[in-house]
Amino acid sequence: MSNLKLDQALAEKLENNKKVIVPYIMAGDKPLDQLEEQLEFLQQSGAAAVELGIPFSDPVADGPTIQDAGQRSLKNGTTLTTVLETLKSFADTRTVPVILMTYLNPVFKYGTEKFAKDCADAGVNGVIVPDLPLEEEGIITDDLHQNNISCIRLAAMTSPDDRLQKIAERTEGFLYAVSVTGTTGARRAHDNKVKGYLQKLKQYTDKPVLAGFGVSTSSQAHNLADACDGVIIGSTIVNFLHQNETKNVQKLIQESI
Ligand SMILES: O=P(O)(O)OC[C@@H](O)[C@@H](O)c1c[nH]c2ccccc12
Repeated sequence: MSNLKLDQALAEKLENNKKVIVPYIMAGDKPLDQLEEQLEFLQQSGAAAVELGIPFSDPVADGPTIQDAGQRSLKNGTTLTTVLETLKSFADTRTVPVILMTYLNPVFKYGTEKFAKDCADAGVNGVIVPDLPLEEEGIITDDLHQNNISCIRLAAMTSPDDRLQKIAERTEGFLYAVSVTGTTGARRAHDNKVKGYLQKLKQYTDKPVLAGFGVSTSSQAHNLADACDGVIIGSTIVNFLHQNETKNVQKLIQESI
C-alpha cells in the first residue's frame, strides 16, 4: 500500500537523474494562511515533496531549532486540527505531495481513525511518526492503509541489520535514513560510517532512500546523496524561513538537487 502521488513525484525526479530534495517546515511557524504559498514556493524551488511538522510540546527527536519553531507555532495557536483544515482548503489545487510529521500523542488525542480520514480529506500523501515502534505500528498503519496514505519508516544507524532490513521492507513512499545519532539540527559533518550505512539500506529496498538529520549545506547534501537518492533538510530551512531569507532557501534546494 502506498500513495501514488508521492511515489510518482519521487520517481519523476529520479528518472530524470536528479536527486530528491524534501524540505521540512514547521506548520504554523508562519501564519497558516501563508501555507499554500509556502508549499508552492518550495515546489518551484525544486522540492519533490514537503515534510510538514505538527508542533508538539514534547518533541523528543528535535534539536533546538525545530523545538523553537514548534514553540512559536504553538504560541500562534496551531493544532493538528487547524493544519488539516488549512490543507483541506486548497487540497484540490495543490500539486506538491505533503508528508505530515507528527509524534504519536497528538494522533492519539485526535483519534487514529479520524486522523487517517481527515488526512485523506486534506490530501495528505504520507506521514512520519518518529516515536511509533515497529512492533506496534498497526495501531495507526491499518487506518492509514485504508486511506491510501504512505507511512514512511525511519532507519537508525544504531539498529542491527535484521531490524534495518525489516524497516526497509515495510517502508512506504521512501525510507528515511536518519544519518546522525542524536536529535535534528545542523551539523558541520557526518560520521564517515554514514555512506556505508546508506549503501546498505539501498540494498535492503527498491524504494528511494533519503538521508536526513544534520544536512545544512548543498555540499553535505551531495556527499550523502552520492550514496542514496536524496536528502531531507529541516533545521537550516526552518532557520532561513524564520529570518525571511527565502532566497537562501531557494538556493540551498536548487544547489542540492
Ligand atoms: O533538522 P535536520 O537536522 O535538517 O533534520 C530533518 C528534520 O528536521 C525533519 O525531517 C524532522 C523534524 N523533526 C523530526 C523528528 C523526527 C524525524 C525527522 C524530523
